[in-house]
Amino acid sequence: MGVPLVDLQFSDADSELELKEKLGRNLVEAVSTVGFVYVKNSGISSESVARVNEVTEDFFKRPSEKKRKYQRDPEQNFGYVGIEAERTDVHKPGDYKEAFDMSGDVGFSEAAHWPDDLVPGYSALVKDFMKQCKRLGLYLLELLSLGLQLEPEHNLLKCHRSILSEGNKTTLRSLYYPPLPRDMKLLDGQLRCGEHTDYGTITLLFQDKAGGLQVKNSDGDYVDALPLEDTVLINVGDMLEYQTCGQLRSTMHRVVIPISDVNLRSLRRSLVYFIYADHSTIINKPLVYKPGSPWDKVNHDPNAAPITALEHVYRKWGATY
Ligand SMILES: O=C(O)CCC(=O)C(=O)O
Ligand SMILES: [Fe+2]
Repeated sequence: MGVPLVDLQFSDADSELELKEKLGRNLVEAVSTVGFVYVKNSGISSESVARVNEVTEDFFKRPSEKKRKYQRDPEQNFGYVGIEAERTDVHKPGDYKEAFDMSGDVGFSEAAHWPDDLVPGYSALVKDFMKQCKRLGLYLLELLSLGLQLEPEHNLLKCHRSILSEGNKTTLRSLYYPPLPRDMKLLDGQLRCGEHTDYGTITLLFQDKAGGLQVKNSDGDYVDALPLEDTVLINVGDMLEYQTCGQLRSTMHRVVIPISDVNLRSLRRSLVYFIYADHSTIINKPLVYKPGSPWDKVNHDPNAAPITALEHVYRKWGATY
């Protein structure tokens, strides 16, 4: 089974609520198959994505000693990550990629160390994009809440109030997969991005035309999630898997190194917006459904030690960096 598509502009409904409920049902059904869905008419233009890629690429093309001045701060989850510095698959060599992590709480505070002196205008453009992603993300969380038939006072927006401010680690990550040098010998098992699940509630992924992303389907086989123009790829992360007691799955995915010689020498770009629940959210506590919701099949151990959103992301970051 491939990755399904949902068009947010679908308009066969008599009221706004009915429209949102239909979209929500479509979205939940879509993510309940492979955990990934292409979203069309997301409200974020490809021009906007291209502009952010342009400004962030300008940073990645600078010499290493300049980039190292913006080294990622592990507490903040803000800053530059060099080649092989992260093992998204903890059992494999470091990823052949560069990244710039921009946790929103830091990015919108005085503490942010933006590379504006190296690339003028970087922060203004990127912050505007982060706000666009927040708007889309909250809309998707509203739709998912309707699709899951959550009690309105316990919908997913309630545990995502602090996105881009203190109390929430929602992060935009700019990724730069450099071309492989001709004389480069990759390590055994090394990928552009090792097999992993995402840690948050949902992820918004904007990939370029290069390809290489693969998603594990329910048969355990990796299938290509090819770039589809004018769409955003959305996937379920660990937090939503926990909250739905495993009914929605945080699907394994990876970015492979191209096999053709031409593609080996080409670069790949992507922007990833990881939506995390507010710090104190207990993620391994079931969501609260309306009576009759087909998703209210909760298989939960009430004695399980509570895990907060903040603990979960720091535990994951601690293991992979
Ligand atoms: O670059 C991509 O397309 C995916 C990256 C990814 O999965 C991640 O950073 O979590
Ligand atoms: Fe990922």
